Amino acid sequence: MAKLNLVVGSMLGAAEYVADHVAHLLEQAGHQAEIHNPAKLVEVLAEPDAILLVVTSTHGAGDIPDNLQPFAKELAEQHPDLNALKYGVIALGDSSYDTFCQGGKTLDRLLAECGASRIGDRLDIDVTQHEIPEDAAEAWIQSWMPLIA
Ligand SMILES: Cc1cc2nc3c(=O)[nH]c(=O)nc-3n(C[C@H](O)[C@H](O)[C@H](O)COP(=O)(O)O)c2cc1C
Repeated sequence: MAKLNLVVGSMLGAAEYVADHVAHLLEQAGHQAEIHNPAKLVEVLAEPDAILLVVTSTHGAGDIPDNLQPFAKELAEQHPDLNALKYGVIALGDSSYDTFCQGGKTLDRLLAECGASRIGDRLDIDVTQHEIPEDAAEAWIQSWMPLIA
């Protein structure tokens, strides 16, 4: 069973609800899930064997939510060696924006640039198509969990 650190980026609460729901499903399956909100890079670096799961929306014009900006800034500036780190990304966004799910895409890129390895595909949830984003996340996590077993 795995330890997962869920790093949350949310302004209005939707991504927080998704993270809570996913953490619950992970725990039901026997994994250990810890939510970091606001996330601190030092806490994630302290557990290199844990899997990082980013759950973030997008705000402004493709921006990372305020509560996740310090984490992203630290990643970009410190560029830590994350070769041993595995991660997944659940992004929430609205497809009417050109910058659809850009917050999740940016975190995905920053982690990959530091050498971390993504497990499976990123989930981009279009909130215009999924009235309850937790449902889309639930379907995804059920197919993602076998990859971390
Ligand atoms: C002011 C504002 C700006 C937004 N900008 C984007 C954007 O650039 N790209 C995108 O995909 N979604 C954008 N969205 C949609 C949000 O990401 C979406 O509503 C999400 O569910 C909000 O999640 P949260 O409640 O966790 O903050 C924006 C929403 C608002 C209110």
